[in-house]
Amino acid sequence: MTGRREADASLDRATDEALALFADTRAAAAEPDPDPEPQRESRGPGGPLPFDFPFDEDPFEDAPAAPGREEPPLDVPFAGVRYYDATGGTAERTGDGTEPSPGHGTPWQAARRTAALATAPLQPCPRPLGDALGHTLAAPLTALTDLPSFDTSAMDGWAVAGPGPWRLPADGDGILAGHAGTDVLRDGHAVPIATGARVPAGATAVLRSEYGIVRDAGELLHATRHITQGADIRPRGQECRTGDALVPAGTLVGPAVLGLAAATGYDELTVAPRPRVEVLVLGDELLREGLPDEGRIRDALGPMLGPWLRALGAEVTATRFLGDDAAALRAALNASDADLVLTTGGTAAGPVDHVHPTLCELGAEWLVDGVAVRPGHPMLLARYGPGKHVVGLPGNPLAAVAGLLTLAEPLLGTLAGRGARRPRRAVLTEAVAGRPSDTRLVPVADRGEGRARPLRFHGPAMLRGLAAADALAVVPPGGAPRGATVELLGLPWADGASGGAP
Ligand SMILES: Nc1nc2c(c(=O)[nH]1)N[C@H]1C(S)=C(S)[C@@H](COP(=O)(O)OP(=O)(O)OC[C@H]3O[C@@H](n4cnc5c(N)ncnc54)[C@H](O)[C@@H]3O)O[C@H]1N2
Ligand code: MOO
Repeated sequence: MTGRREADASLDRATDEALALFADTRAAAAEPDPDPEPQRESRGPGGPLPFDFPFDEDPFEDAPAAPGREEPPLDVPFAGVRYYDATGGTAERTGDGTEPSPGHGTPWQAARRTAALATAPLQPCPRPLGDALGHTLAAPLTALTDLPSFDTSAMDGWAVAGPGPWRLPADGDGILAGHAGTDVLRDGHAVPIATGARVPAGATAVLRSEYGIVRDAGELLHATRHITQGADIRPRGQECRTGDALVPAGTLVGPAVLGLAAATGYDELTVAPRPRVEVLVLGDELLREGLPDEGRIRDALGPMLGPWLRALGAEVTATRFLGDDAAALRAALNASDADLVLTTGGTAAGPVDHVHPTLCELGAEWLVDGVAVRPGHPMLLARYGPGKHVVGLPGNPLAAVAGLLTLAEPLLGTLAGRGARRPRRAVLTEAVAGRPSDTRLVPVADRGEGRARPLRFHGPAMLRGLAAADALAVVPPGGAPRGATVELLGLPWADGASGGAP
């Protein structure tokens, strides 16, 4: 497809920019960072609330290293993994400790920019109106006709010409919506008219039915209140003239855009195709039904990512469950023709974490390999062929959401020809503790009037806070005091209705 070829060409340009940015951000992130998981007392059934991290406490900070034991480095090297060094060059990770420290990863804002620059918009195509919902307008919506396209009665009543009283037609016939009255209304005359009907030439106003009274055996219409010239007539072109720009390119087609497009005469829209996304869920421990049991847990990401991706304007072509099988992962990546593959889990350094080694075997280019954000720091973005991108989401569910919003959303936005999200800000109702070098993404509830309340249960493996949230607050390195203004990443379905959030 020509579009794909064009996309690939500008993708190369985008890659250069992205890699330069990546190199810069790598240079900025050289200090080693221990990453202890919190060691908290767990409480059994019937005990108090399950353990939680208060929102002003960083769940990553409260686990001191065991006495006399050195904390592990943040990013454990893998044999043979290619990475971009601080100068933008590449090297092999040998795992023998001789490679430069990868540090904390790309700063969060830079990671989002890198993801947005990693690709180019897909080739626009026409779509019937009925199939255009959720796509992005690739061309501005311009009016194909005046709206209204004729002088229209805004009320049920009478079209009147000149000052009253007015003489009514002897046959009592009126003008209904959809019926074109052709006779010119002469001064001193009136004709019954329905809302939405075309106002006859010569009419100077519409008199609402509740403001008129018919006397003299139905012959004469009197107004019970003064009406002004043009009253209750919607003049042709009041909303737009033919050729007016109604909605800019890059707008997500929602129901209102569909309605407006139909009103002005469109049968199809030129839209960017929905980016096609394939989800690969990794992990032998995952169950797809029933209760967690014997060390096995329910897959929380399969059910969450599909709808979330669709809400971001993507088409989910498949969700595959691959277990911890490197060969299956490699085969699935090779076989995929999606614009973006999302993997979940397997991004870290465990014995069955196959994402890095597999991508290395496939000769992938690393665009982002770790981000200075909590949760979600092992997230990654790589390209393993022309137009073939993979975003690796960490397995911890809230960390996976952080990866989705940090890397997948900007990339999907670019593929779909949408600009960056409109920044939204709010004032924190409580302080949020920070980390020296990492951004934090914290679920918050909209408290109205631009205030956001940080929610509890925001640990990386938890979804309880997120389920009650309207947005994720972007808390900069160092944390944010109560009253600080922070950026919010809205959740696609949230409308500020989190009244009962904990
Ligand atoms: N030595 C190190 N270990 C870890 C590091 C590190 O820097 N050094 N980072 C930790 C952080 S932070 C995260 S996050 C995780 C990321 O791990 P993976 O992406 O490799 O994910 P897994 O190990 O496969 O799983 C992590 C966790 O999440 C659960 N999980 C996985 N998939 C699902 C799913 N679909 N639904 C629900 N839960 C899922 C899995 O059972 C694990 O509990 O690595 C840390 N380790
Ligand atoms: O703690 Mo990990 O940062 O992604 O959840």
